[in-house]
Amino acid sequence: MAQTPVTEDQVIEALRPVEDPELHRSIVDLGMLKAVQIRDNGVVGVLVALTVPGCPLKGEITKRVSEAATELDGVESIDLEFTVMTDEERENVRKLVHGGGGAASAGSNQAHGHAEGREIPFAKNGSKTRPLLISSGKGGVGKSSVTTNLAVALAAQGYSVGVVDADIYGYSIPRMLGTDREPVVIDEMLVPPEMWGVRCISMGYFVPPGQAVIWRGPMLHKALEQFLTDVFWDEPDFLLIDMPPGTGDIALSLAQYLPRGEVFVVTTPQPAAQKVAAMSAAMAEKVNLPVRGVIENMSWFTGDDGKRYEIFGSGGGQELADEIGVPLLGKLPLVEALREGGDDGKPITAVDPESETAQAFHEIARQIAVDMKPKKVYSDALKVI
Ligand SMILES: Nc1ncnc2c1ncn2[C@@H]1O[C@H](COP(=O)(O)OP(=O)(O)OP(=O)(O)O)[C@@H](O)[C@H]1O
Repeated sequence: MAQTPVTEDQVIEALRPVEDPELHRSIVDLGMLKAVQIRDNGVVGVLVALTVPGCPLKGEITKRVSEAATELDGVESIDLEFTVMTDEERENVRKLVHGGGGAASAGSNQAHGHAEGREIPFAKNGSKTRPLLISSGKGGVGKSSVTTNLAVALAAQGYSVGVVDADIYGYSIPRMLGTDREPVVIDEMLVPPEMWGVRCISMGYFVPPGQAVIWRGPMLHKALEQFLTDVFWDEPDFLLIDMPPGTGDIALSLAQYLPRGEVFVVTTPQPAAQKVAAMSAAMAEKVNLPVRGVIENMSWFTGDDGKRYEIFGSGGGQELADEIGVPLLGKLPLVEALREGGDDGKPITAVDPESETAQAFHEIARQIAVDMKPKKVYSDALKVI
């Protein structure tokens, strides 16, 4: 007996759960599914509009659409064609996922130092995102490595995670995460590239390779503000900020942009590093941000003989934690695989999750996500009158 042919509506419903890999929304709801045509012999013609020409994830979209359509009884194969959205369609997508108000529209966030543009969503009461500011007193202690691996650990534990590489003079997160693809721009909304479940935006994407950032202060501040407003973060559970080293101007304005931020200080075990790191804790206090914990990096090296060597001394992390009155969340060993993974875009926490180092990152992530979860949930809707 001949099978009843599928209908266009059935194909559309079968494709509804297919998400755009970057926007994490249904391609049907986004208006990307332009046409479905039932042809002979179980062939279905499908026309999909990409948000931008040369969309880097066209291959992934093809795979998802094909799999979902051919799961339907009566569909043998699909004939998939692509087109590109018009400016108006892109504007609709941006409004749908990122809300109204374009990048240049008037905003209401004067309290945070800027009178135009969108509000910083993470500054609002009721935002579900916890901004984690990863800071250190000086460069080279492994702040970016810690930010990257902590983000990967949180994502692996099921949280949605974004990273802002605010270390604008020494941006390294895209290389460490392996997100070397540029952000896609949809109607002035930046869609951050994603790797290992972590979305990332960095000044590195806006500087030609081999060149230094020579922007003046106000432009840097503007850029950072845009990283918080014009990027489609989609309300992640955690937004990690790789802070620039030290207690400079940029660190100060970031602290103002993120009044709900929680500061975590990375240090090495030697007392000198600990004194410098204490300054960054003092800065956090000055701008009224709580320091929530200390993370000690490069704590020991395990030799071929199986013995632990404390190359950079010991005790610095604990002393700093005691001095500020916060917990020492963990100690991370000095391991070649961590450096190599950082150089190749393969964070140790993602590629070797059972290793001692990855486990240490997981334990730090767990303490932050579970033990330090805010108890009281503020609701905008509830007011005492
Ligand atoms: N635990 C570790 N074991 C081995 N190598 C490490 C470890 N932590 C960091 N590194 C390496 O040390 C170097 C500096 O680390 P990283 O860039 O993370 O530091 P940073 O504090 O962010 O520095 P900067 O502020 O200069 O960007 C990198 O090459 C990194 O791979």
